[in-house]
Amino acid sequence: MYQPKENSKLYHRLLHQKRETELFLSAVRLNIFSYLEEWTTAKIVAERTGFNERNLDLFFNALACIGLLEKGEGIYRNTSQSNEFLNQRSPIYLGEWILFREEMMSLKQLDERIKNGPVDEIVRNNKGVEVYDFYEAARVSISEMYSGRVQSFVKVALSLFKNDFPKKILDLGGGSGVLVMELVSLFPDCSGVIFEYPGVAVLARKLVAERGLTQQVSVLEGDFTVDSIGGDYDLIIASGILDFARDHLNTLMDKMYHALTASGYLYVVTHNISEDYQRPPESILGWLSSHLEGLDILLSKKTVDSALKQHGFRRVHINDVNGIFKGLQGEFYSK
Ligand SMILES: C[S@@+](CC[C@H](N)C(=O)[O-])C[C@H]1O[C@@H](n2cnc3c(N)ncnc32)[C@H](O)[C@@H]1O
Repeated sequence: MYQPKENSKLYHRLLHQKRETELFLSAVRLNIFSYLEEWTTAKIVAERTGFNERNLDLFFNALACIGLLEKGEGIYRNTSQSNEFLNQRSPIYLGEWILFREEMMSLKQLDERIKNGPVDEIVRNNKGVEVYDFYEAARVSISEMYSGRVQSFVKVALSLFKNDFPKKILDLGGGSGVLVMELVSLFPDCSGVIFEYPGVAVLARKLVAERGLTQQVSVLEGDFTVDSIGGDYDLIIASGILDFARDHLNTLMDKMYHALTASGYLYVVTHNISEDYQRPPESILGWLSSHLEGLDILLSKKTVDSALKQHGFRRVHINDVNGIFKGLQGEFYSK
């Protein structure tokens, strides 16, 4: 008899992970977590939703089994984490964002793309805007941003500018623009600029008006690889945008350098991709569908670091005494 040299448990684990993910996505799609704030039975949820009581009970049991619900004697409720992120009544409900990202990074076309290759036009133009729905991405990301990254960014910015308040801040490719809107609310004499594609600028403009910030924040429309981005900024936020300038990286670096005041800061968030494009797996897999469609824009950490250095940006090392850099995704640079 053949004696296996290896263990095949990996494949069981992968199939199990898929089932866990299917359960999770189904629960988000069906908005299950908005009915389970308090201890509840499947019967009560069935009455409120019109769903099948027997199968709801099986569903809740499985969700509890993977740690998304708590289970009592025939009753269920959200874990504290599910309640905070998956209950529609939470101010940082992530359901829409989760479903959007699942669709955006989905590998459902994988077999077809492997067999037939990318879309010629996407390869030719290599522009993220032809693949991604940036408006919807910006809209659904608002609650995700408030689930931690806005708070940690604001904390660090307050500390960096504690003696010398910024007068003008740019959120380049800012999406909804909430980062700059939060900052100008802290520094009343500071003005903010959100630079975005026209299709996303509509959203930023609407939010600026809703927050009563039209006197302080303006929205510039354009393409940052070709258009002017303005100047005299004490802070430029470049969060998640450098990959979209891949074919124009030097031009954009140059523009940012000249748009920054002598004592200004550049804040950069990238994906920290390893040189062999193996890490971090979340980014490699997350970008895979768009790369199979034809994009080729993901920049390695080394490429970003050397472009920043070459254009005169120096990384700011701040003592993490108060833990202010904790939870911060990006890095600050000065001239
Ligand atoms: C990954 S999102 C990041 C959004 C936001 N900065 C954040 O941190 O969540 C990239 C943003 O850059 C914008 N963008 C990409 N290429 C652009 C270009 N050439 N000109 C202007 N905006 C661009 C997109 O519209 C999108 O909102």
